[in-house]
Amino acid sequence: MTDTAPTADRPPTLQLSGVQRAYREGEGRLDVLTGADLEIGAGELVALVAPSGAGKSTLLHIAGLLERPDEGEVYINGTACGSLRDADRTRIRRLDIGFVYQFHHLLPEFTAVENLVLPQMICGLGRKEAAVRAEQLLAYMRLKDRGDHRPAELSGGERQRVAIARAVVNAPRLVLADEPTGNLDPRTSAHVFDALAALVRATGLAALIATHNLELARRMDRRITLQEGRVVEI
Ligand SMILES: Nc1ncnc2c1ncn2[C@@H]1O[C@H](COP(=O)(O)OP(=O)(O)OP(=O)(O)O)[C@@H](O)[C@H]1O
Repeated sequence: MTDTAPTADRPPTLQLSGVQRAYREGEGRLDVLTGADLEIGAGELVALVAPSGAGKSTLLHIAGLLERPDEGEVYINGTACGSLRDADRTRIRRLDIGFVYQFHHLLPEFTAVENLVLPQMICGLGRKEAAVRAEQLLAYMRLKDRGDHRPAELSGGERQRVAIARAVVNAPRLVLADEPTGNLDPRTSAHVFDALAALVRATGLAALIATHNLELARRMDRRITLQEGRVVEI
């Protein structure tokens, strides 16, 4: 057992228990998740590798409280989220979960620093304090001299590093990433992944990263896949 493994008094950062999700498909239904169980502890970096259409995004959306499962439960830091009101789910999502997508989704009219200041102000921080944290994180991501650049003035890899910094700027406990390096060349992918992995190691975050990149998957702590709607360790 590692020192970050969940214990009775320290629940896993993310736990899925018997999660089911089906979509309507014409007259029938498509069972995407059929009883998915998963635990990820603090400081763990887990790769989710599965074929297109297997349900990776669905799993990430449910884990990130963006969607509700049809059956089963999602626990974030031990809190059962199924019966919570939408407002409480939103609060947990804002404070405890960071998202990284294949495309950066940075606000194009704002600089890198401003893209990191805004989410902190939404969570109640003052602008000055938020700017200090933004500058620190950008320096950590080796983007110290890019703070006043807008997304269009950054390279693809730099944009993704800003997007990762934004995902963790409010010090969440869990990061969920859907193909975070999917549109980058292999070398840039490796750099962006290194930055994310260093953050996870340094801060004790838990991270679940959907990727088709087997090279990156091999460098994570664990690899899981989806088989007929269930989570299977590879
Ligand atoms: N809102 C929806 N309504 C109906 N079907 C959906 C919906 N969202 C996803 N699906 C279907 O559910 C299945 C799983 O989709 P999902 O996006 O989770 O897969 P994925 O593993 O992330 O795929 P990819 O690697 O291509 O992104 C697919 O067959 C998809 O067409």
